[in-house]
Parts: sequence; structure tokens; C-alpha cells
Amino acid sequence: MLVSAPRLSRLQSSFPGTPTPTGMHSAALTRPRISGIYPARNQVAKRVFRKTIMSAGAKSPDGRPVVLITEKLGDPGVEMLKQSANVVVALGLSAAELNEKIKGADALIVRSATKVTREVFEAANGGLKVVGRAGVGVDNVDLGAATEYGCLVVNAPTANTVAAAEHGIALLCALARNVSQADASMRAGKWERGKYVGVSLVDKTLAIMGFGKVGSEVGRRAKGLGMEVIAYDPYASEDKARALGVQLVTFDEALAKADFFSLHMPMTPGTKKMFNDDAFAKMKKGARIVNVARGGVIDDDALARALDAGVVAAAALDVFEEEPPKWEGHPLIGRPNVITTPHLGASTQEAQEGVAIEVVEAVVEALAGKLSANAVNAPMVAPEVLRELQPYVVLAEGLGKAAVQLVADQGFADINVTYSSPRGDDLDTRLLRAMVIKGILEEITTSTVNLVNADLLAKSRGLRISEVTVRSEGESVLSSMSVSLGAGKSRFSAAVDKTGRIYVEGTVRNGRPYLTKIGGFDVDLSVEGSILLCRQRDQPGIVGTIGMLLARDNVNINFMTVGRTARNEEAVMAIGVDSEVPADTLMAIGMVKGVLESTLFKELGA
Ligand SMILES: NC(=O)C1=CN([C@@H]2O[C@H](COP(=O)(O)OP(=O)(O)OC[C@H]3O[C@@H](n4cnc5c(N)ncnc54)[C@H](O)[C@@H]3O)[C@@H](O)[C@H]2O)C=CC1
Ligand SMILES: O=C(O)C(=O)COP(=O)(O)O
Repeated sequence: MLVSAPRLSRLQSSFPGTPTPTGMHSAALTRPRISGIYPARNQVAKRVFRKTIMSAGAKSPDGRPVVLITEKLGDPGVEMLKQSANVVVALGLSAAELNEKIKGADALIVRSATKVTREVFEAANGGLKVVGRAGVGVDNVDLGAATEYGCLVVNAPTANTVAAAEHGIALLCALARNVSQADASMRAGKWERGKYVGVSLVDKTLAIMGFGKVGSEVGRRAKGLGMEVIAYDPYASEDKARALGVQLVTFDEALAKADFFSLHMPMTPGTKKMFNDDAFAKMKKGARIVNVARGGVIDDDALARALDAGVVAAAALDVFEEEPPKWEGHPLIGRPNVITTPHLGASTQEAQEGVAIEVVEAVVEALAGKLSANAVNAPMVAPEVLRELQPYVVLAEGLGKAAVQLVADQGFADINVTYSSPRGDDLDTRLLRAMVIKGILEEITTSTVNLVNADLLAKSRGLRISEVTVRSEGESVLSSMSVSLGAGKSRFSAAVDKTGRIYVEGTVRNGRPYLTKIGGFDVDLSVEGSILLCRQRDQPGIVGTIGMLLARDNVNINFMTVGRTARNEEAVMAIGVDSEVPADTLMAIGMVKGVLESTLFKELGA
């Protein structure tokens, strides 16, 4: 039987492990536990971690670990590494050669060109303990396979920030003044002064899309060029923006206002093809776009159409959906008003030395069995605990994803997680909390979140997290859990509970995670795939109309439930969909008679 969750306001002031007067136990977290709130647990975690990382002995006869480097790494990093490891540098390996070479390595250091696939981990057969990525993005590393094989992946998230920002500024200037085209023309022996008249940057409006590490550095520099800087980032702090003299705006405001755009958001399901026909249609005619983020945030064909129509005057691209891209038939490469660079954002001598040192420090720490703040995945939980919590891990991540997807433009300030468990305060919530944070943060940042870095990342973003554990009855380790966010506003007003917070609750049945409550409404949804949510009046005809609208776009429905009516005559209907619902269809659904509001959960779970 489920014990109802206590009110948050009362328990947020409790401290970890403090018994409440009712005999329940609560755990509130206002700073990361990893750094000492639970020293005993932390020691255990470290032991588990060390055992996992150092499960096999080093591969060289002198007992020092062997580290294979497959891409050009800054010399200071290589020299530092040589002090504690046997270094093997082998550049330009084929996949088969890498699979062979990896058998003799304890660690591997790469940039973005080496594809660290499942086959690499299979070939290493558990002997590869650490993969170091000398840069931010780890999309070239199969993280699932790494974790399965007990291999820690670390990256270098900060040392190339300035380089990426500087490249953004370089492209911005080149774009405004046709530098690349004019240079090419002179190389061809021409003197075409009239053809390459540019536009000025001063007093123009630059919209920074994604105001994180790189975006804010671009903003700072653009202010120095005399530009008016605005930023769209639903999760950015108002204070940070104000301190830099940058105004935070909504997506549509940015589109309507900016003369220049500089893209700096991460590649996530939420940002994929964010710059599509709809977005270009809302832009000021003649806008210019710089992309130093990831190729996939732009719909290439839509940008080509916008360039053809003159809506976008020019674009500068450093990144591509596929790298290297296929030149033949590419809609953008080679156009007179598109300039391109081969993913050079991080390619300065200084940044490469910086990332080399940053990644080597992390690799050496990991090989020594220490916790690394740069860990991207970390199999720190004992296998039996992991097995027991596995279905709840999926639930926790799904609740985090669902909650953050319900947040409106203004973002949110704090997270509350409530667990109802027969174990009460003995429930080890670290993994579940980390997964909630992962679900939330991976929708909004480039960082890969795990048990090691979840609390630190949340804290570094200024998010307050509180946890409450309520003792419940029952057989399973967890009866239910909920996530609530202190958000200004929700995209789906029914998701806001009586206390004004975005609230989602779920449970696990027969090993499968289910969402059981959204705001004040009971629902019963398997946490998987994409789900269309509608709040509607209880009246006939709505289901059929929505079904037809989806069928019109060939969107297959895989399930449909209507939530029990909780208030008045309203209900929440959920429809599982197999493919993307186009924006205009979503809008049409919102206008169906009797539908009060609608929203879409994207890729909630596996
Ligand atoms: N071209 C290159 O060589 C390099 C590219 N990068 C790329 O630059 C981008 C930014 O990196 P960092 O600043 O280090 O990451 P970050 O995590 O510090 O910043 C990303 C920002 O985007 C915001 N964001 C998330 N979802 C958003 C959305 N839907 N709309 C607008 N903003 C959203 C986040 O709140 C965060 O503030 C990433 O895409 C990364 O892959 C980074 C380094 C080098
Ligand atoms: O750090 C990143 O995410 C980058 O995009 C830089 O990639 P690179 O190391 O230059 O291949």
C-alpha cells in the first residue's frame, strides 16, 4: 500500500537521515552527497568503483598501464602521461587495426575521428579500463557498450570552450565580410571589390542560441564588437545573462529580432532540427547563421530552401550531421553564400594542449581508481544493486525527462524527488537520483550525466535538489516515486499540482516502468517512446478526430489511454506515437473542439 507523499514544503527543511516525527525518514539534499555528506557510503562507492575500473592488472611487464593514443594529442598531455604509463601512439588506424591494438591497452585516448564502437570493447574483452575523449562530445564512443564492459569514459569538457567561441566569432566576421569568398576569388586571379561588399556587425542584433559555456563566451566577445546580444536558452540563469549584459528572450522573439544567429545548444532529441522550415519562416529576412554546435540542430534541406528564398542571406557551418559529410549532392556545401570549415572549433594549439592535459589527468586518476569529475559513465554500483534497481532506473530517468519536457520557456529552479519504499531511509537513492538528474539535464546540456557527476552538474547549474523517502508497505524495493519541479510555468497546465509545481509520479509493474500521475490527473502510461498528451472535456468524438489527424500524417498510434477524470469533467488522454508529430498537426489537435491543451513527450524511455 502506498503511503501518500508528505508535503514538500515541510520536508525540504529536513536533513539527510533525520527521522521525521511521523516515524518516516527524509533525505533532503542541498549539496552533493558525493563530497562527504555520507562519507561511509562514499568509501563503499569508491571501493566498488576502484574494483570495477581496476578489475584486471596492467598489461605491461613493468606493471604500468598501457595507454593507446589514436589521434593527435597535445604534447604536454603526452609527456604528462608518460610519467605514469607506457604510451603507444598509433594514428590513422583502420577499424580492424584498432580492434587488434586495443587488446594490449589498459586505456585509450581519442578525439572525434576514432569510432570507439562496441566491437572495440568486445575485442578488448573487458581489459580496456578507461576511454579518454580529448574534447566535449562523446558521440563517437559507444557509451552503452563501455558501461557494459565496465570501462569508464572520461572527457575534457572545459579546455576547448574558448577555442569554440573564438571560431564562432571568426565565422561571424567572415560571414559578414565575405572573407572566404573574396579570398577564393583573389586566388583565382580576380579583383572583385564590388561583388564582396559586406554588412557591418556594430549595432546589429546577435541571438545566441544555447547560452552555456561556449554561448556565453561568444556573447561576451560579441558585446566587444558593439553588437546587441540576446540569447535563447530556456535553462539559462537570468543573473548570468544580466551580468554579461545579455537579454534572455523566447525562441520566437530571437527568430524575429536577430540579424545574426550563433548556435551553441547541445545535440539532444529536443534540439534536433530545431532550425527547420517553421523556424526559418519566422526569421527576419536576410538573417545570417553561424553553427559551431552540432550539424543535426539544423535541417539542411530547410536551410537550403531559406537560402534560396533569401530569408537567410548566408550561413557559416563548422559542423555537419555526418562527418566528414558526403560532398556529392550536399544541399549546402559549395554554395556561394555558405562558408564551411571541417569541424575546427576546438582546433587551436592552446585548446589542444588544454584538452590533452585535462583528459590525461582524468585518465590517470581513473587508472588509479579515483573518482573523476570528468566521468561520462561510471559503473559505480554493485552489480546486484544495479540488477535490483534496473527497472526503477528506467522509471527515474523517464520521470526526469517527462518533468523537464513539461517546463515552459522560463525554466525551473529546483527539483524534488520523493521515493515510497518499504526500506524507508535505508533505500540507497544515489543511483535513482542520478538517473532523475540525468533525465532532466541530458535534455538541456551536452554533459553526459551519471552517478559520479549528477549532483555536481546539477549544483553547477544552480539547481536545488531535495529528496524525501517515505516508508511504504509492500514487497518491491520501491512502491512509487515522483519528481516535481519548481517551475514558473508548464507547457501543459494540467501538469501543475495544487502547490504550483510540475508533478509526475510513476511506478514499476511486472518489471516495466509506468507514469501514474501527471499534475492532479491519474494516468497509466508505459514509460517508452513518444507520447501525445491531451487534456480534454469528457465528450464523444475527440478520440476519433485526433486519430484522423494523426493518420493524415501517417503517424502510427501504438496505444491510447484516457486518464480517469480527476477534476470536473476533464480527463487526460495519452496516445503513444511511433513517429514525430508535425508541429502543424500538434496545433490542429490543440484546436479540436473539446481539447483544452496538448503537448508531446519525446522519447521518454527505451
Ligand atoms: N565545433 C566544435 O569543435 C565544438 C563544438 N562544441 C559544441 O558546442 C555546443 C555547446 O557546448 P558547451 O557550451 O560546452 O555546452 P553547455 O552544456 O555548456 O551549453 C549548452 C547550453 O545549451 C542550452 N540548451 C539546451 N537545450 C536547449 C534548447 N532546446 N534551446 C536552447 N538552448 C538549449 C543549455 O541550457 C546549455 O546552457 C555543443 O553542441 C558542443 O557539442 C563544443 C566544443 C567544440
Ligand atoms: O569537443 C567537442 O565536442 C568538439 O566538437 C571538438 O571535437 P574535436 O576534438 O576537434 O574532434
